[in-house]
Amino acid sequence: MNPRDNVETGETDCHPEGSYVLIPHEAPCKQEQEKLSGLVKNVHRKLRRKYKEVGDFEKIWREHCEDEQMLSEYALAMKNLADNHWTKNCEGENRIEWCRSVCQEYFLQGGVKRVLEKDEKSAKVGANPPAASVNAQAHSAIPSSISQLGKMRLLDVGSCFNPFLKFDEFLTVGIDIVPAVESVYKCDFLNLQLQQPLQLAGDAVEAFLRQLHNPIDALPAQLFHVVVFSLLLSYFPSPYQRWICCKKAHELLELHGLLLIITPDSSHQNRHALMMRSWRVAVESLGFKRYKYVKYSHMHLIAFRKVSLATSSDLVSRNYPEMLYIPQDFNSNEEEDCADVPAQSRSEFEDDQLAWSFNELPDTPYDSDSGESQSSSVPCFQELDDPILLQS
Ligand SMILES: C[S@@+](CC[C@H](N)C(=O)[O-])C[C@H]1O[C@@H](n2cnc3c(N)ncnc32)[C@H](O)[C@@H]1O
Repeated sequence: MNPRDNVETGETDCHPEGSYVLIPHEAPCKQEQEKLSGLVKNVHRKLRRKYKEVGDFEKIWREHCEDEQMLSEYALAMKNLADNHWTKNCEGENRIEWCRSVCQEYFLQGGVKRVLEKDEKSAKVGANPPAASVNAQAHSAIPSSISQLGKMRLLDVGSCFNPFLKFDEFLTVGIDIVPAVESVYKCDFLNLQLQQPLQLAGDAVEAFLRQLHNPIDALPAQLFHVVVFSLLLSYFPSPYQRWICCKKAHELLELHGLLLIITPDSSHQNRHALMMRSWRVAVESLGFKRYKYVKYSHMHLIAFRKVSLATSSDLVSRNYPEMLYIPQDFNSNEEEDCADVPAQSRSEFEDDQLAWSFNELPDTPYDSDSGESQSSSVPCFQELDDPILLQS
């Protein structure tokens, strides 16, 4: 044992840079974490590989969902990582806090009113007519819907271990193809049926949500104030499934509701700025407007607000679903998951799209409504495949 390790406190004396020595109980812990994250990553890889080989996503997805043993091991591994390896203040934990603080600021501290007033002002000077005209009509409905808000109704898709359940301000509905805890409902979001909106007062909607039955196959539209996709979209091997999810989120949200997307990426803030720009255009085409954006060392965190009931997507002239790409869609070598899209594997469309994006790309990602640029102070670490899994 290294004499400088303090076994009692678990602390290690300062070592000069480069000669860091693991404290005795840290090595097995790290090994365990690597084992768990390896298990999770293998499930993602297997799905992507099968999709690339076979191409028929419906068939592959059915088989994937039927592999109960693999999926329950996956769910347990994710829960174990969350319970035992993502310590307080690590990004794994902070992403949940970020979602919470964006919702609090927006719904409870007047953020929604502020952006609507701003939209109205810009509508008057003709700067932003389409979204603003909808907002102007809806404006009178907002304060009552917000002030009467008992709890923020939050749908956590791919919830796994229900990380939002601990917050009192949310009425959380966690759904997952394989729940890791009892409080999460079994539901395949890709195949979730949407029904007519409930025409009920807020407390009756809450009552409805409190007595949902397991598994969930269908939900009424416009039911939630918040939809969360935390590390969900990168699970899917094709942009089309990501698109379906965003479209469903739009339908499930009330007007002015928030879609929160967290997606892994360890590279420097600007490295995948084109990809983020592309996501933004695709998601906004569905009737959203970007509200907040922040880059942590290992992930992008984006909040979109629903600004219109109708979607404006013109799928004929622009292939919006394809715009929800991730680097893994193009990489044949899974070990290079975090590398940028290699030029030779881009289609003509993607080349056009990237060229086009260059023209409109802001220098740094920014907060659409405040105009602020946001980035985390957390330093960038080396790139890893799904590196959040190895965070602690
Ligand atoms: C990487 S985990 C993220 C878990 C959690 N949201 C978090 O941030 O730690 C992705 C989760 O999405 C779930 N999932 C994947 N496809 C889904 C679908 N179509 N419907 C519901 N859940 C899905 C997986 O089972 C898995 O639990």
